Amino acid sequence: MAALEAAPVQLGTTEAQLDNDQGEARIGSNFDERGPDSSAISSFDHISPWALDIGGSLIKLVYFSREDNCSENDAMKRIAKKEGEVSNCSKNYRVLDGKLYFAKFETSKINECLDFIQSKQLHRSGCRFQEAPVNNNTIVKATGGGAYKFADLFKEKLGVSLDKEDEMDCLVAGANFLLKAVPHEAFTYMDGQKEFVQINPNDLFPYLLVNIGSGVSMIKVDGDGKYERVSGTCVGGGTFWGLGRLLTNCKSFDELLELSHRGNNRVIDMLVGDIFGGMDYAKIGLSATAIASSFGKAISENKELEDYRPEDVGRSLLRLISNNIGQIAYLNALLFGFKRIFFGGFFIRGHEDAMDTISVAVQFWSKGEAKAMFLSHEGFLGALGAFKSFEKHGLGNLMAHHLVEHSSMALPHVELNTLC
Ligand SMILES: Nc1ncnc2c1ncn2[C@@H]1O[C@H](COP(=O)(O)OP(=O)(O)OP(=O)(O)O)[C@@H](O)[C@H]1O
Ligand SMILES: CC(C)(CO)[C@@H](O)C(=O)NCCC(=O)O
Repeated sequence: MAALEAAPVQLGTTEAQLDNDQGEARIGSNFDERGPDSSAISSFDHISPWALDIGGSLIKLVYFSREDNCSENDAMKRIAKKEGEVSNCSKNYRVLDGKLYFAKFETSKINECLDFIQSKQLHRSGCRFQEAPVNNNTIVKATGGGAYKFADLFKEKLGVSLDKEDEMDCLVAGANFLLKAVPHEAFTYMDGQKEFVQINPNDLFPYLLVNIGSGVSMIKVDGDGKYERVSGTCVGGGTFWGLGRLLTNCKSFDELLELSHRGNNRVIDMLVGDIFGGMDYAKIGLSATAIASSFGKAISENKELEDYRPEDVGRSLLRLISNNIGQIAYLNALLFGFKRIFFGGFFIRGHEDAMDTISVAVQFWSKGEAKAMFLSHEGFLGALGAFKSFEKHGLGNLMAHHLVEHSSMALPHVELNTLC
């Protein structure tokens, strides 16, 4: 069973140029100069950009698909509407509606990803860049360590060449794009309350981006393409899932999340009150309910792992990992005087306990000065960044202009679909 995320996002795109010299469809840098003609529409069918982020735990796929039922007439009506709306849209623009799809797969089950790509015929519909050698097949943007590790596999099984993009470049590009272009992308989460944060695109920088994947990267972002990876920790999402699996026997990440949600960490964690006879240690600002030592109770009780409920173990583990990341993130923000910290990566998965713990850690250590913020498309930063990097190959308007334009519809949060 492959866990798949595939909530489509509506967006428009400009037509692709048919390069008759090569007798094949190509994306040309001057495609926005061309007027509408029906051959160009059909050529676009064969040019569906897609991009991959192949991480240590998960493969993220972002792909564009033209709306199948978009008739010539509909397309023309939409063009007319867009001409009124978009100031730099030339009269000759053809706008075809389509959707941006998101999907994810476990990296350890990469064959499910390959099957999915084949079932959607994506391997036949990637891009050819103008500078690519003529005998090259489909070329796809790919980031993450797996872009190196699995390049031969993609070539061998699908005939697809992975055009590698740097992982940090992509994370930052994806985050900047989402934060600038998508309303309701960023939100705070505390005590069960989710509040969207209005981001002024002209006042976004600097900020700290904390990407919690298998491991954690902390990136100081000063502008578009201007960043430095200032820290990281190997205690991340992979640690939660790996240790959690061993300690609870959960068979899936979702099961572990669900289980830990029902658990009580106080059964295993040693609290300040456990040490102070139920009292706060007020002088140093620690309440009786604060965790003094994660998993600390387990040392003093004559119990085996089996004597603890997996729910409680999962909850303690989630607290441990989230607290630790929240604290390291805050310390890095402090180092650079940043008040804004955005957390991404698939560890978060919109999971309220993780977000709540991270928020409390940031609030506690910063004495309320800094704020943890989360991203609605947290797990797809790298993949979106890789997708956006098609810009370098003359797909600038397709990626930036129209994604931004359509983002005013607010991208829906990706929902889990299950593909059997
Ligand atoms: N269905 C899932 N299966 C496995 N892990 C999941 C799942 N959903 C969320 N996760 C969590 O997300 C983490 C992976 O996040 P993400 O995809 O952002 O990182 P990655 O790209 O795989 O890792 P890295 O960037 O470190 O190579 C996992 O380690 C786990 O904690
Ligand atoms: C190695 C990467 C960048 C791969 O995505 C990630 O897993 C990570 O940031 N790990 C933490 C490594 C460290 O800085 O200790």
